[in-house]
Amino acid sequence: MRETTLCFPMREGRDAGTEVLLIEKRRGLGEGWYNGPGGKLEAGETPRECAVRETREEVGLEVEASALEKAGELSFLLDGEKHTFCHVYRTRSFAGEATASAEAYPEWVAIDEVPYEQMWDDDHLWLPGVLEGETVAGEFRFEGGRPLDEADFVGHDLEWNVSFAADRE
Ligand SMILES: Nc1ncnc2c1[nH]c(=O)n2[C@H]1C[C@H](O)[C@@H](COP(=O)(O)OP(=O)(O)OP(=O)(O)O)O1
Repeated sequence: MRETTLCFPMREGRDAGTEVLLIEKRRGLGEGWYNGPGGKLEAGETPRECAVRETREEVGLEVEASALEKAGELSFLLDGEKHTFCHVYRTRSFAGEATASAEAYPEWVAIDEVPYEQMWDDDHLWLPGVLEGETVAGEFRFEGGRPLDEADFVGHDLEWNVSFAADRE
């Protein structure tokens, strides 16, 4: 099973209220869709270290690991088997300007204008709550295809206001 991260930098916009930094993925799993910066843990890396590295590599923002707030743990199953476990973080503390990379085009969007129709089918179920400051644990079931982003989303379970084990923070 793959262990991955997603990081959602947030800020107060000038006119549009709270904004979140999304990426349009240019390659890999979920190519062409919007998501947060993120990706797979490398050997020896903690989830926070991975989120910091992926955010730097994909959009050029510098985030301190300690400034990441754990917001979710998501399990993605494919044809009944565990496929991906994803640690979700949000942060309002970062340095630098978001810039495009080979992997991602960054875009600040108002949190009530997130383009869920151009995202993974499960995102509209958990991301609004995460952007409102809640914590979530979710299981999302996909069937009938490989890779995961070509499979059908068939079911889910969600639990809100969860606490995360310290060693998985
Ligand atoms: N169903 C669903 N909803 C929302 N987000 C995701 C999924 N499935 C996923 O895999 N993801 C997230 C989890 C990860 O952050 C990315 C995919 O990461 P990864 O496969 O590592 O992406 P790549 O760009 O191919 O690889 P890296 O080199 O960046 O590690 O999507």
